[in-house]
Amino acid sequence: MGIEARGLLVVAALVALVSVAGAEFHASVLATMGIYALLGLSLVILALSGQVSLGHAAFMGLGAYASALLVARTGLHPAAGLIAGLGVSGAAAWLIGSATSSLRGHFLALTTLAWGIALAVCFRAAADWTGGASGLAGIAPFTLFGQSLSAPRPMALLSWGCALLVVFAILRVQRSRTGRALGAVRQQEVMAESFGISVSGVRLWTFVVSAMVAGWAGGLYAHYLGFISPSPFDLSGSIKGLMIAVVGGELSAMGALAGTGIVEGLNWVLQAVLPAVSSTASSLEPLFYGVLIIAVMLFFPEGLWTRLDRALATRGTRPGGVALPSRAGAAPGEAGEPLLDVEAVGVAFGGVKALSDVSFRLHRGEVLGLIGPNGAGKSTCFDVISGVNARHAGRVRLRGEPLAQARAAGGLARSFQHTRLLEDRTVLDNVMLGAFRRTRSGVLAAVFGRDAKDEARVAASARDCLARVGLDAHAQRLVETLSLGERRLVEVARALMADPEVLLLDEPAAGLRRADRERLVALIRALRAQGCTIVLVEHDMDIVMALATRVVVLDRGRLIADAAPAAVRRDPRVIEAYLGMGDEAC
Ligand SMILES: Nc1ncnc2c1ncn2[C@@H]1O[C@H](COP(=O)(O)OP(=O)(O)OP(=O)(O)O)[C@@H](O)[C@H]1O
Repeated sequence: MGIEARGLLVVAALVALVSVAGAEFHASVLATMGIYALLGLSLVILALSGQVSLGHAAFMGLGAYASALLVARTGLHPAAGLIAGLGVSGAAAWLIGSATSSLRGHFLALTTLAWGIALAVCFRAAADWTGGASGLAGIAPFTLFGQSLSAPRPMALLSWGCALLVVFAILRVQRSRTGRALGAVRQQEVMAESFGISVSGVRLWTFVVSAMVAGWAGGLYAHYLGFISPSPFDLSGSIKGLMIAVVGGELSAMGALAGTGIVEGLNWVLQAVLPAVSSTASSLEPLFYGVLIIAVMLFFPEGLWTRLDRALATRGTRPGGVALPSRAGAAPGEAGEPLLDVEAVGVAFGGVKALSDVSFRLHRGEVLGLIGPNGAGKSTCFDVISGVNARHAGRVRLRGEPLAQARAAGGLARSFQHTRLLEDRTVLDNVMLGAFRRTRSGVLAAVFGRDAKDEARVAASARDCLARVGLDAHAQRLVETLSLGERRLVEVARALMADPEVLLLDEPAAGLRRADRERLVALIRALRAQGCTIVLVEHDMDIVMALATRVVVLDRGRLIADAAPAAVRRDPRVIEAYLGMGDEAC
């Protein structure tokens, strides 16, 4: 049993003990903690996709007001109000997220602050509905079979039951195909897109789900206390939620529970101790929270639970299964047939023409070397072929299909000049990401454990790909412990996992030691022998001449040669382009 599962059981047992056998006061503290644990968890969900919100308590407020108002005005059961609150929070998040999904970093953080404040102002301004600053009283309690669930003991069980379910769901999703996609969106957006993950879609849907969890917390809060006012849902509420998430570890569901215990526990202690010290000491409360945050940021920047988890965790192995079916096996093509057509491609960056009227054709089974002096346009050309740069003149087609369509079908996969891996994941997980387009299991399948068969097949295929690049013994290592050479091989294995028709390798030998270069050359030879079609951008001419079956040379954005390696080596235009580097350069 993993540390998270054990932690989950311990928390469940403690909650049950205090709720059933503890004092009424302790149960009431626990009930509020469960509600704030949900707010913290909503921010963890958001953080998993690399987003942060400084206004999330506003969604909690939307859930609270929507549920309270619906029940008060229609007489519906509070459970219906809770679901309505969930919907209102989700819908508001969808609207806001659609408008702000292209923002990043501090621009996004400032936007979340702005709409958080705006919604809190609305709660105050719509006094006819919300009671304004005086709040809304007399909110109906939860009842089930005539029994109130809004008393402290049942509410502690209910709120923590919800929180533990959300933790369980997050833990399941993190280990799934969706979890790998979230990691890719958070850490490597360009890589995520290149493997068919919609960065904007993932960010928007995590924002919506996160707001719904916050809205659910708000609904519980309203029906538990029977009274709501705008103040818990303003900036201070959002900061409290953030503290809960950050103290435990913003990327860890169990961390949010630990954060809740620490932040709410501190709150409880301060409220008991400070008034006893002096009548004005209560105003110093924020100071203690500030000290807590600074201490955590200094000594445990990844969060307290995450530190513990790293120290104690054992990485579970993935179950085996039958490998995924191969595209090549389903529809083998003829060696030598035209595969990729680059037709009159042009790219301009302002006044700089990075590519002008570049055309060439790639045939199945070839290793095409794409070379040229610095600034020749190789990377730009590579970005066009791999679909990273879609704003270009001319056309690129794979087997006659437009590139966008071919990419959606997984026809191309690439490695990156500067490796783009998920540092906190294992080698196997990183390679499994390459199969994103080849399976369909989503969030619900992960939560209900219906993705086990798919995951086993993806893991089996990933092991095959790791064996092809000679890294099968390193499957369970964390990527952050690998050498540069090993990282490049992981990238190749991940690209192979996409089962592409064309493999694009961007300067795979850059920065490698001699032994690693030799290993890489052997690997590319072996891949070619297995029928892979490869485009190779590389500065190391020995490697290009040893591996390429044909070489395309660019100079100042123009194609100056397209021939066999030996002919390119003698071509006067190529020698002139490399003038200053000597004949040995090419
Ligand atoms: N995003 C960009 N904005 C402006 N100019 C760019 C951009 N990307 C590339 N360029 C310019 O386009 C030209 C081609 O650049 P590119 O990086 O494709 O060349 P390269 O052959 O890959 O060079 P190197 O071998 O040094 O990586 C260069 O003049 C470069 O300065």
